Amino acid sequence: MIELRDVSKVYRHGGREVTALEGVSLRVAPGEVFGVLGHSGAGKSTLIRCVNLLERPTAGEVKVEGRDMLALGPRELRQARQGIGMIFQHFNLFSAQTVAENIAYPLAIAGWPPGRIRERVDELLSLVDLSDKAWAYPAQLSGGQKQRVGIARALAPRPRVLLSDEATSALDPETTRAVLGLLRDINRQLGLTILLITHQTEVLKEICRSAAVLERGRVVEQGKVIDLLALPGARLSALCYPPFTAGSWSVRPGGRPGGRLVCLSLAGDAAAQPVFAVLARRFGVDATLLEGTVERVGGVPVGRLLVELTGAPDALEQALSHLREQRCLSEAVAHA
Ligand SMILES: Nc1ncnc2c1ncn2[C@@H]1O[C@H](COP(=O)(O)OP(=O)(O)OP(=O)(O)O)[C@@H](O)[C@H]1O
Repeated sequence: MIELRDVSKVYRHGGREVTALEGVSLRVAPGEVFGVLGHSGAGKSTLIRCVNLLERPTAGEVKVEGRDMLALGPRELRQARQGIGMIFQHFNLFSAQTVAENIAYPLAIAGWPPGRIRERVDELLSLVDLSDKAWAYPAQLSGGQKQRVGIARALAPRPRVLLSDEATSALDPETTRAVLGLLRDINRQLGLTILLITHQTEVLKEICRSAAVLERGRVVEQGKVIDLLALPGARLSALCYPPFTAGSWSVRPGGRPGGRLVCLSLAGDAAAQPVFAVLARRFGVDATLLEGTVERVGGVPVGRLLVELTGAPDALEQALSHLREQRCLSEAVAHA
């Protein structure tokens, strides 16, 4: 489990101050994959580096697996870090060492006997499907393979927590999916708690159960990914889905006068309902689909649709109330 409470970080250089984090609180439940999404400069790297104290917060509290990180002395901190693995955007492998040596490195530092190191390295090579690359050097590997070495090295001392600093940002989409699949498997098999930072919304949708949105050093939204995607007006939803081209639709040729353009957010049960049929049968309102996507997030269908509703004015109002009650109406865009 990871808990940050009111964490702030101010960088000071020669009389200049940069506030990278301000009053950040978040809680990552045991065994959860939690993503922090934010634009460049939002403070994501600073935040994740405050968890294992690669950066020391200026104020606040950091707890990992119940341990108050800021209260630890240098030796205890070194020990605590053994329980917190970390992977990086540019892999951070030692170029002059083989894959096996890279993976063995944290174990040698921790003083494991050579026999146990060999056994553990073999186990990890098999876990990340790189047994045939044990004696290769990083330069001889693809980006995806390098990141799998990074993951094996991070997992070597059997940490309970894994930090991922933009681990898939340097990879192509297909390799990204493969690495995310590996992280998901590891999370499930080992019950590892994973905190990742990313600017890629696909990463959140692909593997995170919960997420926080970071803007200018502050957490502006936090919750279950599926809930935030379904929540009308949520920042995460706005970041994940491009805005509709409502303006061009409002003068849609053939659009009936009095029709209403509305934006629907559907997730889980709501997405599984025959929404359009209900509007037609119960209210006599027709819905024409103009734009939208439906995809599966964490195995749950999530849709965001722009539709034109047409019908008698009273019927339209009733249909809109119904959609509001069902928490499907994300915004009433315009009159057609
Ligand atoms: N060592 C440092 N010294 C001074 N300022 C820093 C330092 N590291 C980061 N900053 C500043 O803190 C702010 C947050 O930076 P940070 O790297 O945490 O953001 P980020 O969201 O990870 O950005 P990116 O996605 O571009 O890596 C930025 O204004 C940055 O310039």
